[in-house]
Amino acid sequence: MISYDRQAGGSRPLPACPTPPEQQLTPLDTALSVSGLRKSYGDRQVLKGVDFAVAPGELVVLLGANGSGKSTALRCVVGLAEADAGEIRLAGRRLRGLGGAELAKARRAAAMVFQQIHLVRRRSALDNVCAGGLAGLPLSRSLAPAFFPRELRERAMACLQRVGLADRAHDRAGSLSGGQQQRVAVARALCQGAEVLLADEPVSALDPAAATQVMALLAELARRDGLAVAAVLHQPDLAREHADRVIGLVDGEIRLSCHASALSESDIDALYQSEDS
Ligand SMILES: Nc1ncnc2c1ncn2[C@@H]1O[C@H](COP(=O)(O)OP(=O)(O)OP(=O)(O)O)[C@@H](O)[C@H]1O
Repeated sequence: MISYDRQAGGSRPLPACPTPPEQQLTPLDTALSVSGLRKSYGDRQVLKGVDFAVAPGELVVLLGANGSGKSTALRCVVGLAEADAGEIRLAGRRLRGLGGAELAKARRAAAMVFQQIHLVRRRSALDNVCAGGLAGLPLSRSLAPAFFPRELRERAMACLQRVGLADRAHDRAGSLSGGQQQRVAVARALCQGAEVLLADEPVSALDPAAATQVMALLAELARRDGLAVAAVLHQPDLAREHADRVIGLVDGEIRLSCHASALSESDIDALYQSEDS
């Protein structure tokens, strides 16, 4: 598996890759739509007006060199970074103008998993998944099994079943392999009831077999369960194998949007070698 991990800098333009008509999604088609997204840190413009959309049932992979803005785009969707400008719609709801509990509720339509898996290692897989269904409670309470109603435990068990780990429900999360822990994190996102699943380098810490298994799970959650899934990857081969579409960022701008199967070696070189040219 080839993994690209180089820093983006200059911006050799990629060959034009127009979005095919069937991919020109309207906000009504989409579970997630982002338009005109801008974000700066200090005087560094990290996102320069990014537009993309993800429909229910599709897996979209974001590719691009280190620092191109992929994570920031996803983090703006879930509120881990605050956008300076632009519009985000989640499950048909425009986030702009919402605040407080309404905004938190609208944002619960999206859940995010990370390279660093963030499970409570000493708790069971099931308790960790239950925590996903308790959004809004303080962590200390949400991790106290006494607060988990039976319905929640049943829902969490169904989510573990969905990711193929029902038989490990009562094992400590810390005793599971990295790939299994990532699948527990996905189950926790499912237990939240999210329609949009965002994954930031979900397989970067996994061996090739576990990486393939996690990507196959994400694709299945899109195609079989109808989730809208967006994943940041550094492995174009995995994108080709599992994604429906690929979006490529260079220096805070989208320079590529195409069917995953149409992703060419020259596209990949242009995304990752822009600094060297
Ligand atoms: N909290 C922050 N404060 C300051 N700068 C930040 C912050 N978060 C990200 N950046 C900067 O924003 C730019 C884009 O970062 P981002 O993590 O979105 O890139 P990326 O494409 O996901 O990269 P990578 O593949 O390395 O994860 C980088 O230059 C990064 O240093």
